[in-house]
Amino acid sequence: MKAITLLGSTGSIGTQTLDIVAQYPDKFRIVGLAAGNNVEMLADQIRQFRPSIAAIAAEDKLPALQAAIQDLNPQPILVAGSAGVIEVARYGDAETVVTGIVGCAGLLPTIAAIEAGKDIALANKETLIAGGPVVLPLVEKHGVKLLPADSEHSAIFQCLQGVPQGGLRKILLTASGGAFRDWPVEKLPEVTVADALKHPNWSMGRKITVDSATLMNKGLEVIEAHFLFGLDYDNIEIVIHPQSIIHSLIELQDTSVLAQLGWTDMRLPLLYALSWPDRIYTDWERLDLVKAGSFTFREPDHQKYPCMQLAYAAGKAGGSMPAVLNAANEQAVALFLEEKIRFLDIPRCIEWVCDRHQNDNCTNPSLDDILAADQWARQEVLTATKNLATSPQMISLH
Ligand SMILES: NC(=O)c1ccc[n+]([C@@H]2O[C@H](COP(=O)([O-])OP(=O)(O)OC[C@H]3O[C@@H](n4cnc5c(N)ncnc54)[C@H](OP(=O)(O)O)[C@@H]3O)[C@@H](O)[C@H]2O)c1
Ligand SMILES: C[C@](O)(CO)[C@H](O)COP(=O)(O)O
Ligand SMILES: [Mn+2]
Repeated sequence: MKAITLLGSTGSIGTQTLDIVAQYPDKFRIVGLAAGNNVEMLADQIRQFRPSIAAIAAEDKLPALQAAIQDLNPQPILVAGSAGVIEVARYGDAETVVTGIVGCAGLLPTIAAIEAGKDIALANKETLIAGGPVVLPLVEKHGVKLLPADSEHSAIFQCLQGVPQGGLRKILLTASGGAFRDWPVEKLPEVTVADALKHPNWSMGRKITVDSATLMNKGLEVIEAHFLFGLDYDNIEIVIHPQSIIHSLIELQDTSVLAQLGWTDMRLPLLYALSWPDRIYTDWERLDLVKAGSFTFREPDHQKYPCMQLAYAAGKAGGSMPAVLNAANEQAVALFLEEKIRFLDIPRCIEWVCDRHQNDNCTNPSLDDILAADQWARQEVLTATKNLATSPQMISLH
């Protein structure tokens, strides 16, 4: 039985992971849980899965959590704050830590888990995009496995099983095209948060759903693929595949192309990250190609969606630039979700901040350099958006 710790247990990734654990109680057990501030849901999860330890990041919510489960015997260890989340990440005999925290907030807990010798089932892509230069050497040093749970990277990982070293020539990342894929570009200036949260194919958390709408999710996934699979950026391509049935493809040195297909169900990549190298029988809906219907493909529209090229540029710049891109995006998306900036201000902010980091890019960043770049970028976005109306140079940065 595999012992698992789940970070971000109350979110989309977290609840789907717990669905899997509930379906396979003979294969998985929960050692630790960590959430942000949803104390009610975390209490219910503690009651159902009986972890040894649980954390709530929002320190002021700890008394409510203690009260909500005071009848349980035995009591789990309850901790709070960022330090508490890190304690859960490194705790006990968990073999695998599932990283379902959203954003760069997942970086330090993921590092703690790696340093405690735990394998990582990686859903939290921001951790790798921002922290790749530090995370990958730690994975190597501690001899742990970094198993992709993001659907595209799981697809690539699945296709790579059995491919000899050096056999991989190109990665083709598929993209749904997001909420505005069929909208004319002229309508984008006025889109609302509600519009952006209507993903055509997947049900996900708010931040990643906006990232899918700006295509920054795909840009981030290009960087994620570079770090996970070691290909140059020129050999990582994006193709729009509106049906989201082909979850990505790899081209081999002899031009053969392999793909992984399935319904849009994140439980499958999550399950494989937990079961690898084994395959577990499921009674889930099996793919029916006739029911799935036609598959279509088209070029990404880089004029309509500048975020992809911003991500390629940041990835190629390397160093602390991906951390700056990621943090600027996180801050801009948060402001958009708070209705403080418009949808098209998201790429404008990101380009503005990345441009201002060029001369300060740290080529071999330490963890402290990455954390400093992250904080600087967030503050730059806050500053830039204060003067958005008076910063014409933001518009001319393209
Ligand atoms: N959703 C998907 O299908 C999907 C697919 C591929 C990759 N991913 C990646 O997986 C990650 C999570 O995405 P999601 O869609 O599951 O997000 P989500 O639904 O917004 O859930 C985020 C989770 O993180 C918790 N959290 C937030 N800040 C935290 C902090 N500082 N410390 C501890 N926990 C914190 C939240 O807790 P509370 O809710 O209790 O505040 C929640 O449990 C993201 O990096 C995303 O890119 C998601
Ligand atoms: C589900 C998913 O893997 C989240 O990253 C997928 O990438 C989302 O769809 P999109 O192609 O980015 O719109
Ligand atoms: Mn994805």
